[in-house]
Amino acid sequence: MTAQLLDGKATAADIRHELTERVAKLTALTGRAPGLGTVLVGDDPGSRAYVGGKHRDCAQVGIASIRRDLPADATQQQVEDVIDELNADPACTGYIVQLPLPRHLDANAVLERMDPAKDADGLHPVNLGRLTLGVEAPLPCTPRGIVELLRRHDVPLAGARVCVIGRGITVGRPIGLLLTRRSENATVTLCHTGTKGLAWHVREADIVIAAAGSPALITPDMLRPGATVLDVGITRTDQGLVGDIHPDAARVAGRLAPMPGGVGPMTRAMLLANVVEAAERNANTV
Ligand SMILES: Nc1nc2c(c(=O)[nH]1)N[C@@H](CN(C=O)c1ccc(C(=O)N[C@@H](CCC(=O)O)C(=O)O)cc1)CN2
Repeated sequence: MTAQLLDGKATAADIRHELTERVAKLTALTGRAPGLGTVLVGDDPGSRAYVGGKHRDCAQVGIASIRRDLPADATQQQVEDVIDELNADPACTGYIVQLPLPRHLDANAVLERMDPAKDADGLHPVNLGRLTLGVEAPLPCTPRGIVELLRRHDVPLAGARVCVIGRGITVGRPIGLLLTRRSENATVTLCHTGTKGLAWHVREADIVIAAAGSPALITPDMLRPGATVLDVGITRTDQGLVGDIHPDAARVAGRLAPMPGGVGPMTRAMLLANVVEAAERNANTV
């Protein structure tokens, strides 16, 4: 079996095309383009690349960019001053704090200081709380991208057994909340470093979402033949980027969202969607 490609790159391009029209309408209506702010602390090459990509995407769809880069030794106060500035800036529709922050900073305190209405990542505690309660809120970009990728490829979710590997704040924790909503109706098992019998859990699953950041953790023998597999892990090695899914998994899987080219581009597209939706709410067009 060779897995069908869940092509996140092409799907994200379609979404950017759709958003471009909505941005043009909003800009004509309000006299101002929606604006995305980013806060980047330090010079981690991955984070720098992701932030650069976010601003390129903005330019492509007509969203204005506000970029705030701070040095790796920035203090908590300096970061929070930038948060206060973006909270108050009317040109900034929504913004993100690129994660992870350097270890000396308190990321939770930074996220909590954001205006929840400007949280383009859906990671503010109020928005994660709203997601838990089933109340409308901006959704975390990677989980939203996964659901959108599956939906646009007609992968059934209702009743599906989903195994998520990794319990991080941007993917593993929130994806379970999304997939177990009544509208998705999947059954989710969340595995992590403390899970016993990982292979057993993975083999039970119709859909496997690997977001552990552990190179080639999920080997072909662990998969149910025909399973839908999404590789969300990214590890930077001297040989290049490596995902959590072993390359030979494509022979067993029914569908595969690879890394690169699967969920990553969808994460970027969903950030744009969150900003456009915030701007539409502000303009009372929805
Ligand atoms: N504030 C946030 N921080 C982080 C998030 C997030 O959603 N919000 N997610 C990741 C990083 N990330 C976006 O910020 C991100 C990761 C990967 C990709 C991507 O397109 N990956 C490519 C491969 C990588 C490459 O080419 O360099 C792909 O999969 O095709 C986009 C965004 C952690 N931090």
